[in-house]
Amino acid sequence: MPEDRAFDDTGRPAWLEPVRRRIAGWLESSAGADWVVAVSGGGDSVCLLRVLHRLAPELNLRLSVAHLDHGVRGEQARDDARFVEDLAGSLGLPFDLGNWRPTRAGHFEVDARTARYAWLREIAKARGASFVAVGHTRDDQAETIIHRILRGSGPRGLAGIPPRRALGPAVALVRPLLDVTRREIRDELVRLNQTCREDPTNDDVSHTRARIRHELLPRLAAEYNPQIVAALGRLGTLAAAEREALDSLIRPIESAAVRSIDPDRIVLDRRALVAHSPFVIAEIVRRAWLAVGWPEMAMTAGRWQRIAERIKEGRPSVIHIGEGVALRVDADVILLERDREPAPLDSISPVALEAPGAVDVAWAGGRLTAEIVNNASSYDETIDFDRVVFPLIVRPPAPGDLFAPLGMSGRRVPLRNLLRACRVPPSHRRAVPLLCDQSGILWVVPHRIADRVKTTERTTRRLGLRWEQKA
Ligand SMILES: Nc1ncnc2c1ncn2[C@@H]1O[C@H](COP(=O)(O)OP(=O)(O)OP(=O)(O)O)[C@@H](O)[C@H]1O
Repeated sequence: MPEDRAFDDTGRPAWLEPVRRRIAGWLESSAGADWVVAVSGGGDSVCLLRVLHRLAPELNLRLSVAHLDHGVRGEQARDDARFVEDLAGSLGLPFDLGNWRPTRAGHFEVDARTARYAWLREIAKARGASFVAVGHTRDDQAETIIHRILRGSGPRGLAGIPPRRALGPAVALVRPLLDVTRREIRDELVRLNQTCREDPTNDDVSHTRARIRHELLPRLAAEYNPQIVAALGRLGTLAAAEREALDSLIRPIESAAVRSIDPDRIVLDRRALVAHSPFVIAEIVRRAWLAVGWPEMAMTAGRWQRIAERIKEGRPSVIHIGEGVALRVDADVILLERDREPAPLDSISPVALEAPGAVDVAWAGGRLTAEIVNNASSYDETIDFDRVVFPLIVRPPAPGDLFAPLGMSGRRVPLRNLLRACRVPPSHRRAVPLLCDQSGILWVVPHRIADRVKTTERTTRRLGLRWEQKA
């Protein structure tokens, strides 16, 4: 039994009242009280259903239950679905069952999650529900935050899983149990004498997520801080609150600075920006960028920072900043424009970089720097120097090029798919510079580095990579 909070004097678990208050708060800002409860059959979502069912009369909730059969593990999946259907029936609640089957290998988790949320959105629409509830817990929150830290997240990622977000035009996705620990949930299930179905893949320690759950967090709790899960939960809440506060402070500066936002260009007033820190300027440019819908994939923290510095300097200049966007600084007018000119295609031939340094790549219209990092200079990317063999070659794409991008566990994909995903216009694809060593492509400039050269905790020397597009 958790030592810090157990049961109140009516025998209800002490966490139930904060959960009830949180739900009541959500109901105040919503017209409807119809809820779809997403139940996998696992302990967390089964407990969520029992809690919502218990609170339904006093909060006037109308519940239905939804389960998506992912088809994994055959009979097991059918048993999960039957279990959830029976549970819904025993509580007298309507039940929706969906079926989904993977269409490509190797992406099960991501595809299943996307399919699940899309299906839940449809079910909510069909049932006229304003809320879809899922069973994430405080432990899920802690695992997510740790996972993001390990992957090099910025402060935005520390906000972790939000308790509420939009799932569709009039539907909110909510997580009522986000402040309840998995242990408290297990205790409640025992108290209710409620069975559940467990997913064995949650315990498969070949998945990073399961290793964080079963190895890293228990070790941190045993050796460093017994309250680590609560501490990370608090960090998530504080980071989200800070984010919100920052957004509201930035909004007035943003309204003064943004003159217009069109599909191909953003116009900003430099005078409204220049007194602010590069961080604030970068944030405003970034928000405008996202409002236009330009892709963010190639936009590293270093790039946002460089844009902010150019704006602050105010020197008339044009730079190409990635994703086919040019930044023009001209007196007090800042223009970000999607570049539609095709790259020059004649005399495209490889250029060598014999040792760390810089090289002009005329056919791509820019200069590539690859140097050992020994101070805080800004780079687009840093990679592990000891995993790279000089001389490096900068060459254009060749038919059949394969590439294993960062974050895809070494899986190789056709380069043309990556260029398409990075929204490189077809007219530019023949002249995208590829930085290579003898083992293949290590940087698709300026979009993605290869997984094999990423820096890790074992990295001792870093190679900083920078691409400067000339006007
Ligand atoms: N097959 C399913 N049918 C209905 N709801 C589900 C199903 N699988 C998961 N859920 C809902 O989603 C919640 C989170 O599940 P889980 O942690 O397995 O998902 P995840 O892939 O980690 O998702 P997320 O990215 O949202 O964390 C569950 O508590 C449950 O409410």
